[in-house]
Amino acid sequence: MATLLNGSLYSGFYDCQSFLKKKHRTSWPNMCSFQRLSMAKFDWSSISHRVGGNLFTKKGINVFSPKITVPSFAPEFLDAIEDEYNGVIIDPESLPSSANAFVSALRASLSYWKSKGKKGVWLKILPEQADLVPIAIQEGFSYHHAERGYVMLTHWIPCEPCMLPDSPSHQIGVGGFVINDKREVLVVKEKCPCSCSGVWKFPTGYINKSEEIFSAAIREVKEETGVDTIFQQMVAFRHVHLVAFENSDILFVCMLEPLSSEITIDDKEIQDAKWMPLDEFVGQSFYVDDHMSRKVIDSTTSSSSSISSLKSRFLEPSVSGISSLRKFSSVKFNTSSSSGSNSSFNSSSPSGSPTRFPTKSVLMGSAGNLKQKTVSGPAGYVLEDVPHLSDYIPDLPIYPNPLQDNPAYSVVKQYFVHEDDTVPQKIVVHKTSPRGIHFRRAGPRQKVYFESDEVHACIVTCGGLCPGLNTVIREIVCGLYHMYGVKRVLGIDGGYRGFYAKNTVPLTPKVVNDIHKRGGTIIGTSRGGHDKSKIVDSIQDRGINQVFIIGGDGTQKGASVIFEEVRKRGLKVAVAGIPKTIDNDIPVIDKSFGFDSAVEEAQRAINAAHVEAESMENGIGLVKLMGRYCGFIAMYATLASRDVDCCLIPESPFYLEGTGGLFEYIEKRLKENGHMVIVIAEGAGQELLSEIIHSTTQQDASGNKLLQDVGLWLSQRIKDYFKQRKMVMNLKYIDPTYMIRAIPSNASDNVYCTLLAQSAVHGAMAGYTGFTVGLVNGRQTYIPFYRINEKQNKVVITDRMWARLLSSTNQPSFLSAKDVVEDKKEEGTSCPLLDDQIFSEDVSGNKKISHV
Ligand SMILES: Nc1ncnc2c1ncn2[C@@H]1O[C@H](COP(=O)(O)OP(=O)(O)OP(=O)(O)O)[C@@H](O)[C@H]1O
Ligand SMILES: O=P(O)(O)OC[C@H]1O[C@](O)(CO)[C@@H](O)[C@@H]1O
Ligand SMILES: [Mg+2]
Repeated sequence: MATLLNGSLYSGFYDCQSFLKKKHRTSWPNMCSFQRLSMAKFDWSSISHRVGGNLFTKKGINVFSPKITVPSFAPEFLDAIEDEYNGVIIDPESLPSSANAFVSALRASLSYWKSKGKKGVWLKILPEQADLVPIAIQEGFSYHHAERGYVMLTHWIPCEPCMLPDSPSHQIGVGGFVINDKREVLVVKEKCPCSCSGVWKFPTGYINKSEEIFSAAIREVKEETGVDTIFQQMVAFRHVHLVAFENSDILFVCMLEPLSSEITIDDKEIQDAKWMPLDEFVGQSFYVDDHMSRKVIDSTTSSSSSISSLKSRFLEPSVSGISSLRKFSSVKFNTSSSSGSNSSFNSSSPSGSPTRFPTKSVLMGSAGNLKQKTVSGPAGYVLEDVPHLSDYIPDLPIYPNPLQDNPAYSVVKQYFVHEDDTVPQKIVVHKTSPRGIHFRRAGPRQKVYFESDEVHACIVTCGGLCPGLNTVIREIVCGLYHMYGVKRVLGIDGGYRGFYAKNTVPLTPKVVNDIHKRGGTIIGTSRGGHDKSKIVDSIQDRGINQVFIIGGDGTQKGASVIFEEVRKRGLKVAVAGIPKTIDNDIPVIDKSFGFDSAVEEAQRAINAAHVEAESMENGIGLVKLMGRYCGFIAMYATLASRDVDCCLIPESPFYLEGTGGLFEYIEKRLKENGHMVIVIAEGAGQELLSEIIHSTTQQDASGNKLLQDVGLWLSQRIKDYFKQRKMVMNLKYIDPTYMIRAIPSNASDNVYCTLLAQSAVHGAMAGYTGFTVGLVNGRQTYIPFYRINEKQNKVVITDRMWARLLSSTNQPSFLSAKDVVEDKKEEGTSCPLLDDQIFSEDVSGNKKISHV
């Protein structure tokens, strides 16, 4: 439904914001992904008309007068990265400090980029480099925009109309509409001399750099009034033009639910703040004149008692009440969001031509789908909180935690976790970094939301096997029993489908006593069979009120769907996930349980491969390890072993033949060492196999891609290669994959599993739900499902860890053969990789180069 809003109400917000100028604007440009540019293979003859055709000599700043067009030797190139649009972003930190060196490097670089078909060039100049501005202008650059710390210049290389976007055109404001159960609105009177002076308005301000809109609204309310809130719904926005510095302005109004009521004003900006009866608020003469504003306020507030019925409103300001100088337009606001999905807004240039404005994702919560509870604090602090049963069930009884009478804990100081304890997601920070995202610390709470007798828990394990499954089952059962006196725990047989298609298994401390010494899962597992309605029907029919779901990324997605359905039905059922997988592909957490054990067990296979290889002439030991989409086990097993000469993972494509290929490397290692060990993750090189074996799109019951056996394929290819070369070679292929994941967990995983299980139990007893328990920076935390499910964890080959592996094995980094051939054609001569660069390809096959 679209509601029109007369701009006069919001013009008041605008005036106050511009007067105070207290908040930063959003950052820009914000290019999405970059690739470092290599110029090592650049043919200097292509720029001879500028620099005299001298051959490029690496390193050493070449200083000569900008008037001299033919330097005595080749200048340095400017360090730059590619943007997604075939453009170039120059690294400001690496600009030569002398004018001569800058001009020659700039000219050389522009010629090179031109020869490579590059288009837009972005040049950021810092205050201490201001002398370079006139030079850049002389070389064809224009001003783009400036911020306190830099001026941005741009240059469009092609002889065609410039497609670079204009400078940022909008500032973004937020308003927090906070209304309490007494239908009082939280209002402030700002210290400003503008037209809205003296008006009680809701708190507003500008969003900070990289801040989510809803977090900004929460922060503004907190800063101005001291009241804590949570985000409920985006209710409105308005768009005006020709505001500050002729920019346009968008203000988003968020409905927030108060978590506290006491007001502490920020007396630098605010004269006064109070809870004001809604009628009085709307009745202010400032608003009365504007019936459309009232309509919006009325519809917003009347909906506040039944937020689930809220639909986002589309606002378009009218001209009345706002300076006639301002022009108006409307923007699209897309709030259609499937479970936990993002809404986004886009803008297009006035001419309708495509622009490159980054699309800003706005995570939105709304009743009826995944609701994100986010609380902001000072200095960019954000708590990504987990749902609680009391969020959707009113008046739940609370009980003292039975642990307080437990002799084991009575001596522990501060045994109960403080409600305000949170754990930061990022612990490497700079002096000026915002505090960033935090998660709720896991552990026992002083109050619980279940009585011991009332609890009827169940446990289910899903997906592939993993060391430690039985330990987690054991510790959930024992934790519930011994810590909370819970006697009724059911095992769901055979994964998700067991909820509706199989019998359940009663689990008691006696039944689970010894199971941690066994691999596998005593309650069975499966893939597929996730039927939301049948599962929640079964939970309801059996009277289950705590569900512990142990599994990998697929399982956690399934758990999120169950949680949503439970909440939709308004059931008092806590849903807790425990992250399992040897693949370690679950994001946010330090690692999943079972991963350590898998890495350790892999050592046995690698050792065997090494012994076999060492004992024969030109022996090769090839070990395949699991890792469908990511190579963590292979990478860590390689780093742990030191016997591995080459590690191949899905994230780092490789090739076999030609210069820099695997065969060349194997031959070299055999000549140097007489033997070698190769570790390959099962998901590596699948694209090479599908070129030969017909590509298969087969999936397992959960929808995971079924893989070809890369180990067998690679063994055969290596054998064929040496046969053709008439060289002696003995290859032994070891596939220990299922043996690895079937073992019981090792000591460290056993401890980890125990803590995860206990944390999950504490969380469910405390009424938290919709969370995965996990270790974040060494601390047990509760993480909302949406955060766990938003992506898959992968080895980042441009991170230090992969570089460490490469330097430990000394293996090549596999710049693709195609690239080498193309480069040869272009240059007529081959050029070795620079020592400090890693080459790889991204998913689209683009060459990526990173410095290590
Ligand atoms: N998007 C999804 N929505 C609902 N259920 C899902 C989803 N993805 C997977 N599941 C269910 O979760 C269960 C486990 O998924 P999957 O087989 O992918 O294993 P996993 O949990 O990822 O573990 P692993 O990868 O370590 O074997 C299956 O029963 C599957 O049907
Ligand atoms: O053969 P299954 O049981 O489907 O499982 C194989 C997959 O399970 C995992 O162990 C975990 O996802 C993967 O590494 C592997 O590809
Ligand atoms: Mg998985």
